[in-house]
Formats: sequence, C-alpha cells, structure tokens
Amino acid sequence: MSGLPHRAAPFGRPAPSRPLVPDAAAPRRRARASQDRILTVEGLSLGFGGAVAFAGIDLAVAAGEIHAIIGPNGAGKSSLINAISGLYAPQAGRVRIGEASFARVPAGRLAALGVARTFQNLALFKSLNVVENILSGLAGARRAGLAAHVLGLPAARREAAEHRTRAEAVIDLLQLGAFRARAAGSLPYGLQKRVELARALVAKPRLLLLDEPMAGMSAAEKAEMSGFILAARETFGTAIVLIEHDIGVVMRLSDTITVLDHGRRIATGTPTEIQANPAVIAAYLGADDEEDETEGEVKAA
Ligand SMILES: Nc1ncnc2c1ncn2[C@@H]1O[C@H](COP(=O)(O)OP(=O)(O)OP(=O)(O)O)[C@@H](O)[C@H]1O
Repeated sequence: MSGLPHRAAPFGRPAPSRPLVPDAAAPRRRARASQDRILTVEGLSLGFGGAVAFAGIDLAVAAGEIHAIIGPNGAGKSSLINAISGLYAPQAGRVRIGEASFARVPAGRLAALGVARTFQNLALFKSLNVVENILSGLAGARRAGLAAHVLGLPAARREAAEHRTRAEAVIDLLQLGAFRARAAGSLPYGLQKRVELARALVAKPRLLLLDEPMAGMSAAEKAEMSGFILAARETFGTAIVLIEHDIGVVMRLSDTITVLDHGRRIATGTPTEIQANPAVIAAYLGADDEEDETEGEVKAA
C-alpha cells in the first residue's frame, strides 16, 4: 500500500489479521469444498483476433455460494460469463460444471447441466406477458414432445400444470403477482430485470450467471433486487456468479469476489480481503484516473 498515491483507498477498511495457529481441519474442509463445487474454471483464455479478452483465468464456485466478478470496464467480465455459458469458445483451458468438464461448454445443454443466465441487456419477449416469459425459462426442461403438447395429451397437460406451479412459486418469491398478465415490454425497467431473474430461476438452476442484474437501477431498486437474489439462493440453494459494478452492493451480497483487470485475475477473496488488497486498490485507482464514470462506482463502497 505504501506505493499508492495519497488518496482515500476505495474500499476503506483494514485487512483482517491471519490466524497464527495452523488449522488442522483445513485439508478436510478443502476436500469437502471441492466435492461441493458446482463450477471450476481452469486456465481459461479467450482472445478476439489479436486482442486478449481474458487469459489464464482460474475460478472455483461452491454450491450455494454468491461469487462476484468485478473489475474496471473492459476487464473481461462479460466475456468470461459468455465463455462459461458456451456463447464464446475459449482458446485454452477448461470449464467444469458439476462433474462434467468442457473445453467449450455446449450452450444448448446449459439447462440440462443446471445452469441459467441473464444478460447485460434485457432479453425478454416484450409482447409476451410475465407468466409466459417466465415459462419460457422451462422450454429446455420439457419432457413431453411438441406433438403431445399440440394434441393436449395427458402427459403434456400434467407437465404444463407442473410448469405453471413452478412459475407461480417464482412469481411469489419475486413478488411479481400483480404484474403476471402484463406484457413484459410495458413494465418499468427494474421490474423487467426482475422478470428476467424469475425466468432464469424457474428451472431451479444449480448455477445462475447474472450479468449486471442491477445496471441502471436506483439505490432502492438495487436494495430490493439484492434481497431477491439472496432469497433465490436461500430458497433454491443456487450458486450465483454475479457481475456488478456497484461495489457497495457487491460487498454486501458476496461470499467471494474475484477481481479481473485487463483480462487477468488479480485477486480472489472475501469482501474484507478484497477491499484491503493493494493490487485491487491500484487497479481501481488506475481506472479512476482514466475514467470519471468508474470513480463514483468505486467510491460507492
Ligand atoms: N464480441 C467481441 N468481439 C471483439 N472484442 C470483444 C468482444 N467482446 C468483448 N470484446 C473485447 O474483450 C475485452 C473484454 O470485454 P468485456 O466486455 O468482457 O469486458 P467487461 O469487463 O465485461 O466490461 P464492461 O464492464 O464494460 O461490461 C474488451 O477489450 C472488449 O472490447
């Protein structure tokens, strides 16, 4: 820290002291943690032409963990989520989801792998109502064939009823009942983001990837959305990987934070560890000097 300029550190609080006595239970805990791991990213690298989006990224997310990925603009956060969800094909490394390991994650099998995601920009069916949008999150979970649905066969009717029950459970959880018949496109932006979350959650994913779920929201809307994200984890035990620029929100929500800068992972730790990490502070102060926009976001901590 001594090399930093004389400016307020963006994350404020001091580092925790390390325990001095060796922790005998640590190896056992580590073994259990790796069994509970839902996502492991090993040495993942992606470039576009000559430009590096990210390189050599390692990441481990345990079942039920909320793991934020933060970093200045262009650090590689969205590209990493896009690679984890199979939209981008990495040039090196592997992604393990549960027990399955991939050089490129098959995007078409995401739902079967227990993974759901939202996008940085809203991707709802604007003219469909809220219930229909949420049900579209179960399209990958259909067992009865299309013909059975068209003909209204009993298996298809049972499945449709079961899906409605699941949709209603998510509607209750995210308090969307009053809007269920409204066209998604007619709702205020904050509610549309909530519908997107509901659509991702309806399949009860083991892993949920949220790309800036609170972008463009007011402080009150962000607090509300944070509550819904915690409720989702609590109710479904879902692990959540979250990209978010508001550092205050990240500090309050996350169990673990990974920081990217210029496509490299510069730190992983608890919120307390991250806010005291010199490399993280330097990365944000550097971004501070370059971009006024980021300044406010970092100081929100
Ligand atoms: N489809 C693409 N084609 C070419 N370059 C891309 C593409 N997607 C991302 N990049 C580049 O990869 C780098 C990382 O971008 P990315 O969007 O992943 O960063 P980010 O951390 O999510 O940024 P932000 O916080 O601004 O959303 C940037 O240099 C970006 O220009």
